[in-house]
Amino acid sequence: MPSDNKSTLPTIRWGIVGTGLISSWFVEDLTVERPDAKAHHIIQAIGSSSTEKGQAFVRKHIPNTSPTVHGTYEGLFNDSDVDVLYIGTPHAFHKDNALAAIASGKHVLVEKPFTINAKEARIVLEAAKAKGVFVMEAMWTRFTPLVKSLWQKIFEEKVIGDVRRTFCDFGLDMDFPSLPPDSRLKSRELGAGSLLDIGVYSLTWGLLTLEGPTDHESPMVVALQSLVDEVDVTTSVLLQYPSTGRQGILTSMLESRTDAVFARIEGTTGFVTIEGPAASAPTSFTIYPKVSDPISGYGAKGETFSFEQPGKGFFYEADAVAVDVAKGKLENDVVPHALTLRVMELMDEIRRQGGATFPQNGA
Ligand SMILES: NC(=O)C1=CN([C@@H]2O[C@H](COP(=O)(O)OP(=O)(O)OC[C@H]3O[C@@H](n4cnc5c(N)ncnc54)[C@H](OP(=O)(O)O)[C@@H]3O)[C@@H](O)[C@H]2O)C=CC1
Ligand SMILES: O=C1OC[C@@H](O)[C@H](O)[C@H]1O
Repeated sequence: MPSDNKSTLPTIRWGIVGTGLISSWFVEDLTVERPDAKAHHIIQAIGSSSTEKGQAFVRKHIPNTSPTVHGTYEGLFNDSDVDVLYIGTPHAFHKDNALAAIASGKHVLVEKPFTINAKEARIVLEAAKAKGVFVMEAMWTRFTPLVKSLWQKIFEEKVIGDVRRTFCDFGLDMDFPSLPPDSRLKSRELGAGSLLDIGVYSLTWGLLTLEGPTDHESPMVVALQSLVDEVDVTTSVLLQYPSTGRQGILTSMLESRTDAVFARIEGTTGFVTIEGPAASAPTSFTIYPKVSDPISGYGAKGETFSFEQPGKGFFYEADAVAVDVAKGKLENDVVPHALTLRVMELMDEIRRQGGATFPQNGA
């Protein structure tokens, strides 16, 4: 990786695999000017199903950059000027795209869900280890300053006492019945359903707030899924941690939108709500202390902590990748391989109970 002459920040050259929605958000964020940037990001190359599509993507989303545009993914994988590949394709292709990237000796950031199931995740993680390259699941929400601050309030300052229960919902009003059959939310071949796409965030908030930064006991799981053609339109998960009794009620659905308050963490001396346009993109949290009279205390005002930023916030995870790669690390401390595997195993168990299936399940 070249060093940045302008500063001491590490410089990283990205290759973008796929030119859909998330790749557009990711590259736009990489070009945002930030005083607190931890790395210098260069969008070195784009890989798309066609050169024309790749060029249109550059014109529309990053007009002030001049990446190499490859009309095949192979061209991008073989581009020796690229340090890290960002995989922004539908879930079902994450495994093969990541394996091809790893085989080419590149470091890899793979969109969530990391793969379709835990079996695939193990294959990718082992391949990266064998090749000696960095790999990470792009669970970007975990890298936001909001999460760090929330952890400090809850687990260090103990502002709500001991955590007892977390609710989190991620719902999108996708008019599921009218989605075309090749929509990645409807097509089983592309990894359809609410759980893998957005339920993974509800689970993430459950683990973040019920386990905190250090506790990683495996919870018991009870799950229900409402299926249409074996695809989960709605998923509801209950978690319970054996040693503490803490519970999570974690849900996702593709037919109705969640309110701005998408999560609530309850403790022995108060509760916290988390707000934002979606559970993937938190913008504030509000702490409500316990009131002595539960009736007159109803409607009491909480203290809100807001987190403003330019862009969407994908640069936090991108900075983390750049810093780790510059240090020669092969995995990240915030989203380590073991966490990714644990989330994939949890989602396997949820689908085992709920019934959603994929061709790749091998089931
Ligand atoms: N972190 C976040 O906030 C978000 C993450 N995501 C994740 O990103 C991934 C992609 O989602 P999204 O961007 O919404 O998807 P899109 O459908 O918008 O884009 C996917 C891109 O992947 C490429 N692709 C390769 N093979 C196929 C195929 N058979 N069918 C369709 N596209 C294909 C195409 O790019 P090309 O033609 O250029 O090769 C396409 O544009 C998903 O895994 C999703 O979970 C999505 C949205 C938000
Ligand atoms: O990760 C995601 O977050 C935002 C949603 O709109 C999108 O469908 C999902 O993939």
